[in-house]
Amino acid sequence: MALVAGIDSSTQSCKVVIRDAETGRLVRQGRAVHPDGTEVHPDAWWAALQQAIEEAGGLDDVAAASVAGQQHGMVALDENGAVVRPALLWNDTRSAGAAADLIEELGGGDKWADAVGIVPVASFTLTKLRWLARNEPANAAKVAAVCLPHDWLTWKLSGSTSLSDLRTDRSDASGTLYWSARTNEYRHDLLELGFGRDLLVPEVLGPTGIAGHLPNGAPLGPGAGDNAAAALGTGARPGDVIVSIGTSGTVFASSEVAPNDPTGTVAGFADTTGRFLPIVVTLNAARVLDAAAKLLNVGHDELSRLALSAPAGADGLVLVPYLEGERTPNRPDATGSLHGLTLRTSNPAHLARAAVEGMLCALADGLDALVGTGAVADRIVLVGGGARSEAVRRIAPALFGKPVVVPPPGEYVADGAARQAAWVTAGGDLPPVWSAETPEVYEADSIPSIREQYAIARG
Ligand SMILES: Nc1ncnc2c1ncn2[C@@H]1O[C@H](COP(=O)(O)OP(=O)(O)O)[C@@H](O)[C@H]1O
Ligand SMILES: O=C(CO)[C@@H](O)[C@H](O)COP(=O)(O)O
Repeated sequence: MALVAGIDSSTQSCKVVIRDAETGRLVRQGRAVHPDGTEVHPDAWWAALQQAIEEAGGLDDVAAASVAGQQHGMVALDENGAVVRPALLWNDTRSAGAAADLIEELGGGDKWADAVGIVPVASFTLTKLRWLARNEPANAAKVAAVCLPHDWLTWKLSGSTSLSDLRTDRSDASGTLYWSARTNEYRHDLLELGFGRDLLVPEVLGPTGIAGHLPNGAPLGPGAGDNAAAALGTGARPGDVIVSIGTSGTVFASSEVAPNDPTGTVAGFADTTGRFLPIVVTLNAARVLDAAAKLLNVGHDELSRLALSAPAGADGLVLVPYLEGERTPNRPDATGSLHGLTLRTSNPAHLARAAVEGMLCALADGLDALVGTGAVADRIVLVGGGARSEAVRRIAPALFGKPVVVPPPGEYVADGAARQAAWVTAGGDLPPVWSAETPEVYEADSIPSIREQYAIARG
């Protein structure tokens, strides 16, 4: 039995799954936490990866491995391959001003959408490079190459220290602002515009390209951004829109067509198969539930029970959940707010309900935008840590207006990476077909009034 490894180096933790390459059966797994904060030294990811690999029984017996990870983080390397400063993560909003400047300098959001399929917001890598050039010129002067979290971990696993061995894949390259998913080419002119000079960037591999080898000689796949890997891991089919409730909230689908949204609401990323991955991303998702649970001094199960005990719409109590600023809509300096507080709504159950509804309403806005650019949404596939909440699962269909399919709790990003690794070993035009466990399906009548009261509160 050949085994493959899939890795998800996500915002809050690192997860490793070892699966049977032919059937997809889970054989072993491991997990380790990442430090908190929006600025993290990549060495912390490497340490967590080692721990998760050890917990998963090691990689000595795998035939291939792939790394997926949180997107956009700026990993700046000097000419010797050393990390210049801690990485600025996708949810670090200090480069919001740089994003606005870049839009103006190129002549508008439509110019960026035409050039690279996405419009600058603080999340994207090039805005972070601009911030570095403006605010830390001594560090900026040392930078020889820039890569993303999954590229760096793949490179470290390969044991190389040569910058020329850096590799990435289409899905993650498409979130940098200096690579176009439509033309499959780097835009070194835009990298220069943002940073002030050109940099060495990883070679972009196709779906089954080989990024290096593990010490046992097994190939390392190209890897992926975490959302593209989740699309592969869930085995999403046409008509499925995936909603992931992790640190970020994401709403996306695979598409034959590269979207071109000049407002930037829908980003035109690439997927792992040679196609596209139109996506809407919010900064506030599972941690809104974490924050509500903390405020109420309860665990997630009790938060869910409380939310389900309050009436739909929480009698007008609305939480606008911009706890870390927000990316969609682009309000990097926003804070969260509670609307409709009365004596009747001032209790734990109403607050719990408002937290779940507010977080989901922001994602339902994202679904509308995605459908507005042509995506077909027959059903929603709900994944990520937040999907473990029963309240989220039961309230979601009323706000999305679609049936919500919830696969068994699992690590779908790491699973997507494992399936990519199996594809690397098997070859061919399509990834191997793995059997999936039967998902739960949640249905409910749509309740437009909840979205209407949310729309008024968020303005
Ligand atoms: N039962 C639950 N209900 C709500 N949230 C949960 C539950 N279990 C885990 N979470 C939250 O899910 C998040 C982790 O999800 P995950 O998808 O792994 O995030 P990421 O990929 O961003 O690291 C954490 O914020 C965690 O508190
Ligand atoms: O910024 C994005 C996508 O554009 C995020 O989706 C990150 O990729 C982080 O993912 P999670 O850690 O929240 O899963």
